Amino acid sequence: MGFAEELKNQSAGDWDAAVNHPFVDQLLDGSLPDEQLRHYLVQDYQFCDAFTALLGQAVASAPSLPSRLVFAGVLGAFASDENTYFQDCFEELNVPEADRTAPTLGTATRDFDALMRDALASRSYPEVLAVLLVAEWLYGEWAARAGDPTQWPAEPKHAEWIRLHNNPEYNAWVTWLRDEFDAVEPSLPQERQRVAAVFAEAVRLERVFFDAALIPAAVS
Ligand SMILES: Cc1ncc(CO)c(N)n1
Repeated sequence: MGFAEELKNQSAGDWDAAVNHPFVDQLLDGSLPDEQLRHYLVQDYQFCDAFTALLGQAVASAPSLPSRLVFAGVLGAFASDENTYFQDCFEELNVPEADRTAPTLGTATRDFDALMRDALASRSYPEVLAVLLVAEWLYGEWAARAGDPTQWPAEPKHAEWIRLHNNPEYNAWVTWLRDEFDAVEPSLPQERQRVAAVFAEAVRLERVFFDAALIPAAVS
């Protein structure tokens, strides 16, 4: 078993709770209320800020040009496709400018932001990869639950969020991330433990990020 799979198994409780979260259930069947999608997307746009910065650190920390180019390609897609999705949803859901650029952050958003910025500041390739891998792998798993596009919800604001995490290029990126992470498994126990802790915390935060999306905005 590879390092990635070993760490995923150690976080199976939080992992499965996130992948099978009621928020995801409602997104997949198209019943998610706009109010909750809106809250989630406002918080997730802030997640995306730190995530984009972390991808930039991955470009810098990667050991070789082929790896840097993979991250650079994903950064480009993130800056176009993914950002367009947020802008379109913000228009449709009438999100005011202040909530797009500087919303009040929920606890889960703040904690995730701190985890990403710590990994970024460490400049450690395995730590950076641990956060990227959890975020992308876990999102690929919930989106895979949607099945093929004929089974997706009708509304673009739901279907497009699925499509961004359920397509052949996305799946190839997740597989690549997993192989890349396995290849840099630390041999020193202390470093291995640090990377494992980052991975576990990222999985826990994915779960609470979905929890927060189902709590009324005022108390999250
Ligand atoms: C919280 C969260 N985790 C993962 C992703 C996918 O990168 C996302 N957009 N938001």
